[in-house]
Amino acid sequence: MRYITFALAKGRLAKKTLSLLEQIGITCEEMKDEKTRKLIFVNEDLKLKFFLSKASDVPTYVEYGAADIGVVGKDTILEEGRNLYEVLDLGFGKCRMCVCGPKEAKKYLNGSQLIRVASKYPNIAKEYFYNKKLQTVEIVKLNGSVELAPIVGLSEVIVDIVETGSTLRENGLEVLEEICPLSARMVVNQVSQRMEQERISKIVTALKKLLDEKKQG
Ligand SMILES: Nc1ncnc2c1ncn2[C@@H]1O[C@H](COP(=O)(O)OP(=O)(O)OP(=O)(O)O)[C@@H](O)[C@H]1O
Ligand SMILES: O=P(O)(O)OC[C@H]1O[C@H](OP(=O)(O)OP(=O)(O)O)[C@H](O)[C@@H]1O
Repeated sequence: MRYITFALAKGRLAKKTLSLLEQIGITCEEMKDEKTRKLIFVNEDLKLKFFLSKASDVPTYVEYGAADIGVVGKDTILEEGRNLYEVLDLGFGKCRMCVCGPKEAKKYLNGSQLIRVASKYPNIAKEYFYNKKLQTVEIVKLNGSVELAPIVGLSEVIVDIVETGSTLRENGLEVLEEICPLSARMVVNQVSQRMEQERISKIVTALKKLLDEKKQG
């Protein structure tokens, strides 16, 4: 039997992903060792392979079929725009993609003045402002601590993830507009979905059942 390969986003989402998989009997003990430098893990009994990669690379591995299944945030799926099937909302890693800035910056969001928008998510930002028909924006790509940009005068507003809102509050910024809700999703390679339909469906169905039970309980 062929192996089914999982690409999992490392970082914030990894622990919960492994825990959910474990609850449906998909285990990979070796992977839980945070000190390991090993990159790929095999469960011989279940004929499964697993690897952790940078979140933004998960959709790439899945589109190319290097992984059959991926688990990654909706933000990354939207930003990467890869060809894949999104099959399940896993319900954790919940947060929101928002336009944020100082209160006074709200006026720019319906005006015609040229503004800069800093973001780790330039594609999401570009699409949002395009759909809003606000074309007087210049998107500036940053790689982290995006809240700094309006504080130091790099941009008027930012497009970023908001979870508790603490980062915004502590820096005198606020949510000006909400773009969309986010959470961790399961994605599947389009060919694998057909070729391994039975095995993949079994996994998705088991996860759905588990998530439904959790919701009710
Ligand atoms: N408060 C939050 N901040 C950022 N991401 C969050 C938050 N809450 C949930 N998430 C989810 O977790 C994912 C980010 O995980 P993590 O911060 O580990 O990776 P990353 O920021 O993409 O990686 P890197 O720091 O290497 O750029 C996001 O893609 C999002 O879906
Ligand atoms: O609403 P909060 O609960 O404060 O969470 C949101 C913050 O967390 C994320 O940053 P992260 O910690 O991933 O660091 P980064 O800014 O370097 O990406 C995100 O980019 C926000 O800055």
